[in-house]
Amino acid sequence: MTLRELRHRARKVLGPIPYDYVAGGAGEERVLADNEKAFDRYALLPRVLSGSETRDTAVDLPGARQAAPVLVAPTAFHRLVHRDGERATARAAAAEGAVLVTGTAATTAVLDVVAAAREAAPRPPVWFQLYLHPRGEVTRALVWRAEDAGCTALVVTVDSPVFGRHTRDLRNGFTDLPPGFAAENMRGLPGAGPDALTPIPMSPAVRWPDLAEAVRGTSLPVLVKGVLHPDDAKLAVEHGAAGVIVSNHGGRQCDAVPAAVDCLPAVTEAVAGRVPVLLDGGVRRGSDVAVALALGASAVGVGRPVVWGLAAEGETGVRRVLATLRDEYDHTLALCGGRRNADLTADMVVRNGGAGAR
Ligand SMILES: Cc1cc2nc3c(=O)[nH]c(=O)nc-3n(C[C@H](O)[C@H](O)[C@H](O)COP(=O)(O)O)c2cc1C
Ligand SMILES: CCCCCCC(=O)C(=O)O
Repeated sequence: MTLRELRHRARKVLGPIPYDYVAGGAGEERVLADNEKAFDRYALLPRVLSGSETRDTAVDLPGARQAAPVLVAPTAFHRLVHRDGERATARAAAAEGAVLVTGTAATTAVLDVVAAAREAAPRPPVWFQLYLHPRGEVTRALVWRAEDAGCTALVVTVDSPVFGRHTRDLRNGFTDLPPGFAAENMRGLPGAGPDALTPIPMSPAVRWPDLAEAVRGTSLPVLVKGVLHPDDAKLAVEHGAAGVIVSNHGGRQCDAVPAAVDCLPAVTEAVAGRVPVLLDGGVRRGSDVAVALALGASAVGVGRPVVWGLAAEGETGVRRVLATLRDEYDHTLALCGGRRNADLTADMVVRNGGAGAR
């Protein structure tokens, strides 16, 4: 089953409201569409007679060694699409040797997510995504929860000073989680009762010093997610980021930004190898992974495909998505004459004029 077929199966098993929540983007969904189309504008220029029968696709990332350069990007509310929710995603990612980025908006507490991952691997790489809270003690409590659970890195999402206008959700009246579902990591935080939920923070009052404070307050590496401008990539490194994730939130925030992959070369140049640069948005094929690596990414994140796998087939579906991307990527690496990820270099990517529909 291809990733495209998994999406169709997910559509059949999900009701229209959760399907639209996952599939949709902001505004007219220009950026959502362009993230995928942008990969069609690049072509790979293989090298020949330089390959190997055995290839090494492993990658070292902050707090994680992965079998392949593909990780699970943070996506909210997995129990909305499958009864096993984040636990199934965690077991699948751990079994496939991939980083799972769980986060603030998970419908399963981080402690339980890491415990589920440990059912599949002894030391699974789980990262925790958070939005900085204007009240530092709330951020600190979330960070402490992630550390205590055994997460090996933090991901601070910086592209959401306000929540994006998700057109489909507004049309569907989907503004709250249904009864029985909650962002469990937001329960019992400072300033709220032991069982009360603090709203997920998205605040334009959050600034660079708040990031620096979060970095100082943890021994974990902190990656900054949602960077598009090269000068912000430089600022992130200057404020202590251990990695920069080029991302437009899967087209769910500002509907007038470039495709994520188009921002990658300038960010890579600005970061100049000081920390790893990662990318998410529109990655659907192994060749997309190869293009991103050639343009400077150390690894890529996948969002929606993982949720489609989870919805369609639970843990097995998530494993299928990760294994498919890993195998396709390895195959592409071989076709490009590469032995290891670093063999994919910027000279091996050309603009192809935009042909090709998916
Ligand atoms: C349903 C859904 C929920 C998401 N929730 C979060 C979130 O809670 N935190 C976050 O930083 N990004 C979130 N994202 C963005 C993803 O981390 C990622 O940037 C995006 O999905 C990548 O694009 P792709 O779906 O084309 O792979 C979400 C994306 C989707 C589709
Ligand atoms: C107000 C709750 C929002 C949770 C974050 C989910 C998210 O980032 C998304 O894109 O959806």
